[in-house]
Amino acid sequence: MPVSDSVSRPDTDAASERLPINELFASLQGEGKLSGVSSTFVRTSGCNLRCWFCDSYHTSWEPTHAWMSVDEILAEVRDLDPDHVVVTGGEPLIHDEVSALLDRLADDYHTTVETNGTLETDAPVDLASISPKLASSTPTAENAPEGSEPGVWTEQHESRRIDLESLASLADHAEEVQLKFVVTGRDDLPEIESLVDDVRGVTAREIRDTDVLLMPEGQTREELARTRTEVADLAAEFGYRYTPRLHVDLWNDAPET
Ligand SMILES: C[S@@+](CC[C@H](N)C(=O)[O-])C[C@H]1O[C@@H](n2cnc3c(N)ncnc32)[C@H](O)[C@@H]1O
Ligand SMILES: Nc1nc2[nH]cc(C(=O)O)c2c(=O)[nH]1
Ligand code: SF4
Ligand SMILES: [Mg+2]
Repeated sequence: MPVSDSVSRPDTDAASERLPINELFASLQGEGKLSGVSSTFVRTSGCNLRCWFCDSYHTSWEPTHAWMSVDEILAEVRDLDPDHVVVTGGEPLIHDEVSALLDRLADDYHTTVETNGTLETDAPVDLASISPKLASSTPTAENAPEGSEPGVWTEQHESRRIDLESLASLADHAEEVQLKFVVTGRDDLPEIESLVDDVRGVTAREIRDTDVLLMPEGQTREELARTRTEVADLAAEFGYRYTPRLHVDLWNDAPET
């Protein structure tokens, strides 16, 4: 499948109401302010960025999926128990149909949207879980996973990864916000501090230091074991919040966890 930020659509009218869904499962929220909360995850396919460390790159870059209608998704969400629903990806906000899903979830569920912060939505969102991508996320010829065409994507990723207008709109609009940075080491902190300042300058919402989360980079237990103590120490030093990756500690990189 070509590497693309869109996902080729089945050629039917009904498909316009459908979303490419890579996984739909119940687990514990592993990241952020709601870590440990029983949640249903709806993972859409396709992404407009190409972080070299992406823990979902098969979803994002070589999308495999079922095209599900919003009704079908809601039926599966109902069948699973949790009343918290996490809409993630890939980048969920590249799909217009995510708005319809969020509209329909709003009355009965607490919704979290996991987003890279480069796109906006008018749909109701309880927690905008925004993970702006730092310079250290940019793929190079050395670190890009196979199939990601780093030559093309280095430039596109760099030019797309921060969009202050979208960050402001997401922060203004959601009931609650967290800025959740993937941290690879101390060198990331100056960029985080300057970006948090920039976001504070463009949103009407108060962004407290406790809304800024440092999350260690790592797709596996072994990788996390190498990064988490340094990142926890950095959170303590800079006065930000640390978030674990509970699901990686518990289930490593198993699918549907
Ligand atoms: C797969 S992304 C999907 C949502 C959206 N595209 C985004 O990046 O926020 C879900 C979360 O996993 C984080 N993530 C992805 N790969 C990671 C890694 N190797 N280590 C730590 N966090 C990672 C992202 O930053 C984001 O917070
Ligand atoms: N358990 C669990 N928690 C998560 N929080 C955010 C996730 C994501 O991939 O967006 C995720 C995930 O994939 N699994
Ligand atoms: S923005 Fe999210 S889904 Fe897209 S490549 Fe980066 S981590 Fe993966
Ligand atoms: Mg994940």
